Amino acid sequence: MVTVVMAADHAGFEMKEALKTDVEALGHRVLDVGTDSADSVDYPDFGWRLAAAIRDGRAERGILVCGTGIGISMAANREPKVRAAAVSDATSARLTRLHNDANVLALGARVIGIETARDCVRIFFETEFEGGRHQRRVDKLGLAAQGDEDR
Ligand SMILES: O=C[C@H](O)[C@H](O)[C@H](O)COP(=O)(O)O
Repeated sequence: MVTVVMAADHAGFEMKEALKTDVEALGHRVLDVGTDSADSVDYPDFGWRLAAAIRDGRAERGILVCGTGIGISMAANREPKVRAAAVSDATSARLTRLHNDANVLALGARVIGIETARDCVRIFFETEFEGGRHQRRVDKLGLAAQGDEDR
């Protein structure tokens, strides 16, 4: 069991609510940091809330939902401990665990349906990081951009 922090903007609110039961059914604890209604809000505020929970160790994994999954993951990824992947299909959900050790799944409620979202969530939790050559690359993701700037 891990604690899963979940955050969404107004566009993702309904999908976040629906996915909570999936996360709990997989045996995990949910930490919901909002939003709490379909009233319009700004997705960076909720991406940052999720990032703070990962940074502070209140949660090990996270799920983000906005209209596309893109804006809210951009916000969360400003925290170096967050590796948020915006995905729209099961293959991407599997590969981002295997290769990127993604700790946050970002979904677009205006892009995919709830059944695809459910598949992505299940695969995200079932798939282990492959390590090996990917570990070196994931370690680099935690660094500020550097090198090769003159190429
Ligand atoms: O990446 C951003 C998200 O898709 C937002 O959910 C979206 O921009 C919100 O748009 P609106 O304010 O038109 O509902």
